[in-house]
Amino acid sequence: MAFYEQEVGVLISEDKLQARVRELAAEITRDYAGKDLTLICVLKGSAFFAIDLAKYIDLPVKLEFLGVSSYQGGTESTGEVRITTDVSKPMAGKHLLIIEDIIDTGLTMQFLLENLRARHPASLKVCTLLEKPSRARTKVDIDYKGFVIDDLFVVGYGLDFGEVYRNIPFIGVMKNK
Ligand SMILES: O=P(O)(O)OC[C@H]1O[C@H](OP(=O)(O)OP(=O)(O)O)[C@H](O)[C@@H]1O
Ligand code: HPA
Ligand SMILES: [Mg+2]
Repeated sequence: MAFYEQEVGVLISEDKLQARVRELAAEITRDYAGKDLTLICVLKGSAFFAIDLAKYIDLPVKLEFLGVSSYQGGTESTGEVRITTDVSKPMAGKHLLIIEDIIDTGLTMQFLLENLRARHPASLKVCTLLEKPSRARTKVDIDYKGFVIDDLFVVGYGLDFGEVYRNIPFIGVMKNK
């Protein structure tokens, strides 16, 4: 029995997840054909999604990693978004696509958009695997969206609770929360 089976139930199965990631990748491949695309993988949560997506995009994408944190291991945003790791190169003049695992309150994405816009990219768009509109505290325009979910604290496929459960291959919900 897997380590998480007693605590975590399946919300979105691995097959459903992978099929949707492939669909998003196909859309991105079409939209960015002929452009020099840089994916901004937002650490730590979007690592699994961003890497899978990159594998399915049929373009010579570049990858940058930007670390931000605001949940501090709990289930509520602290409201304070901090950069933990910055990108490795100047972003001016580049076509940037931010890759997130989830837009929940929207505060992290608002921060990322302001921060990256100030670096004068050629374009800036948003791709998120999950959106939880019931918790939104700010409006964010999303260009590519995997799934809309209910007001549940989800784990797996990069998403954590207290830094654990990121390496579950599906999107799950804690059974006792
Ligand atoms: O829309 P919001 O309410 O701002 O929530 C979304 C953000 O919260 C999580 O990151 P977290 O701060 O937990 O850092 P982590 O990715 O390292 O887990 C998640 O990965 C998103 O980046
Ligand atoms: O539902 C969630 N799960 C894990 N991390 C999160 N960060 C924002 N929302 C969530
Ligand atoms: Mg987290």
